[in-house]
Amino acid sequence: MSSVTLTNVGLTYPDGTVGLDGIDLAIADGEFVALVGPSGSGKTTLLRAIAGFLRPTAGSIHLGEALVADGSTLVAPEKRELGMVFQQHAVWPHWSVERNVAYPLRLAGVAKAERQARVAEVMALVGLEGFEKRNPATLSGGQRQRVALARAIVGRPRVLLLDEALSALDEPLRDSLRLELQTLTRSIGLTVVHVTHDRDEALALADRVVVLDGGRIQQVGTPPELVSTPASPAVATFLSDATVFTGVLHAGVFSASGHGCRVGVDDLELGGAGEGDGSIAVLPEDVTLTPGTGATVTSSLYGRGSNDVVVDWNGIAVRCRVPGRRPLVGEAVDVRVERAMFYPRAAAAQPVGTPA
Ligand SMILES: Nc1ncnc2c1ncn2[C@@H]1O[C@H](COP(=O)(O)OP(=O)(O)OP(=O)(O)O)[C@@H](O)[C@H]1O
Repeated sequence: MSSVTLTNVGLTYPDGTVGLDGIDLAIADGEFVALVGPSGSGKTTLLRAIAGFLRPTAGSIHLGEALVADGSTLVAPEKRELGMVFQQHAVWPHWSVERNVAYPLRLAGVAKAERQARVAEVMALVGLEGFEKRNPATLSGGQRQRVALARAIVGRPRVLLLDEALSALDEPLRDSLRLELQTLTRSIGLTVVHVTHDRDEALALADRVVVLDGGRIQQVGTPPELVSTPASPAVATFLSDATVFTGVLHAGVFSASGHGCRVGVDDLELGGAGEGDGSIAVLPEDVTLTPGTGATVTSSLYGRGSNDVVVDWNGIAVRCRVPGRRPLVGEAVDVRVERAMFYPRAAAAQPVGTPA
């Protein structure tokens, strides 16, 4: 059993800063979960609490059936059977690749023959066969990160914790390692908790994504769920660059306050909400631009599938995904909202902030 269960976990630092607050999260055996959120939202604190470097000040953490942290228990990190990979590959430069990878097995007292077999097995898994005798200093950044990954999984950890593990790498290497990481973790059924500031990486890799802010979980869901039905305007803005309008839904039409934006109820996802004050979140792909005079293009970036365009619509910057011809900066357009999500005022919580 390699699940991770956090029950009402809180963590307040000695100076009174709230790192985590009321975290309830059940990660299933073999699941790949990504933690995202703005800077200071609690991602690292949560990962470090699972790892055992930080003691929760409330609640409990279980790894499988085993209680590893609560008010009276704190199992040391090295006793938790976890693998960890950080942004800066902590690979010892004076040891060969093989010795680096074998280290956790030596520490655990695994006999030489088995050690050699297991090292050979993980070297093949991470695509580093033939590199056993190399000095890590002679490897590329991506190869060194694979050594770190091999070392993290050689001890067959219950859970693999990744802290911005791919963030220091340049594209396209990062992209290819992302694919390898997914294939590898799936093939051996590893439970993974992956902290990243890269929203696209989280959505691409994870079975479920956890959006944190202010030490609290804002939403947990599969990538399609989070993108198509964000729980709040703040999540929609943070994850998908949605534009938010505040206003009122009345007689089947949402009217933005002090703005010409109007959206009929047929184009609104109401999520069961009734009429009244609230906000709408408009995803970039749900905006259509046509020739007109209502708004002005303020930036226009080329994208492979669609262009990433921002228009100034009566003082509100609206992010749009525009397929086909790329509009020119300064071009006059009309804006049509094809679909939006309506959130009654109570749900329109604090902004989640800009991506970290
Ligand atoms: N040792 C500490 N003492 C006091 N407060 C801390 C400490 N470490 C972190 N914090 C605070 O706890 C909160 C959560 O921090 P954390 O590092 O978990 O955020 P994060 O989401 O990982 O941010 P980033 O994306 O910038 O790495 C922040 O308000 C941070 O300032």
